[in-house]
Amino acid sequence: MPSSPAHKRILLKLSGEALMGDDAFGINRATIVRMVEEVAEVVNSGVQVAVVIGGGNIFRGVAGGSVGMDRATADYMGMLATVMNALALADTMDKSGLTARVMSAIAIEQVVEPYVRPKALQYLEEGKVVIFAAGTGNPFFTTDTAAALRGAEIGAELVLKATKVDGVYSADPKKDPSARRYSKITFDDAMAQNLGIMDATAFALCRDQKLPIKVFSIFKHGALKRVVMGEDEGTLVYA
Ligand SMILES: Nc1ncnc2c1ncn2[C@@H]1O[C@H](COP(=O)(O)OP(=O)(O)O)[C@@H](O)[C@H]1O
Ligand SMILES: O=c1ccn([C@@H]2O[C@H](COP(=O)(O)OP(=O)(O)O)[C@@H](O)[C@H]2O)c(=O)[nH]1
Repeated sequence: MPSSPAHKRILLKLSGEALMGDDAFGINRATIVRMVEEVAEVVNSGVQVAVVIGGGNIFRGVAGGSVGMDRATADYMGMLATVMNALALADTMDKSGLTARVMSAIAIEQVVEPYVRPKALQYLEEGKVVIFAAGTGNPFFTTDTAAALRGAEIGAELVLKATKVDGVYSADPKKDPSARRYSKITFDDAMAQNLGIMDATAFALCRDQKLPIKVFSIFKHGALKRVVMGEDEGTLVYA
């Protein structure tokens, strides 16, 4: 087993829905604490960690009210949901001994500082965890695309998509029990097969920037650490 991390700087995409734990929506306290413990282990091993957090856990709770709404307006609600998650995550990180900074793609400066790339890079060099909130700041995008974008901007070596499934499968494993998991797959193959694990915009951006993605399960204890140590875990999507 390798004793030092395989990566110096990573971009971790955390699913908003994973924060719910077993609850119907919102943030489950035990779940967020456990996630932060796993992140802390990686930060304390000397890896620079930036995080993009999703919003599905909160947005799902209000989605009923967005039916029939203008798509862009609903998307702004989704982006604001990610700001709430980012604040909860940063608070939990600070209490666990990490230093976290939230940067928002939407101006909301009484609450969090705006995203300024050089400032983010400075925080990372200082060993702080930077949490990117509000996705890309644009409707019609996803937080997966925000992860690809910010990952490329900060020169991350790898985007880690921590999600509900333990990798990329030949079909959606929730719908097709015979689906097989790939240990690795190229961006071109993943896009050609229309694999629904990430949206095409995120895949295309990472492919063009030659920024690999690791898809792994957020629920599997120790998986994040194993990915960072370069061990065989989840699925690698590469150019
Ligand atoms: N080919 C596939 N391989 C793995 N998961 C897939 C695939 N196609 C669809 N999915 C679904 O994608 C989901 C993860 O994507 P998404 O809901 O965007 O997660 P997140 O909330 O982490 O952004 C999984 O729960 C899985 O059911
Ligand atoms: O750049 C972005 C990122 C997110 N969103 C909105 O925010 C919601 C929450 O993000 P996402 O679904 O990616 O979160 P996750 O699935 O990771 O919980 C999305 O559904 C979109 O409505 C958006 O409009 N632009």
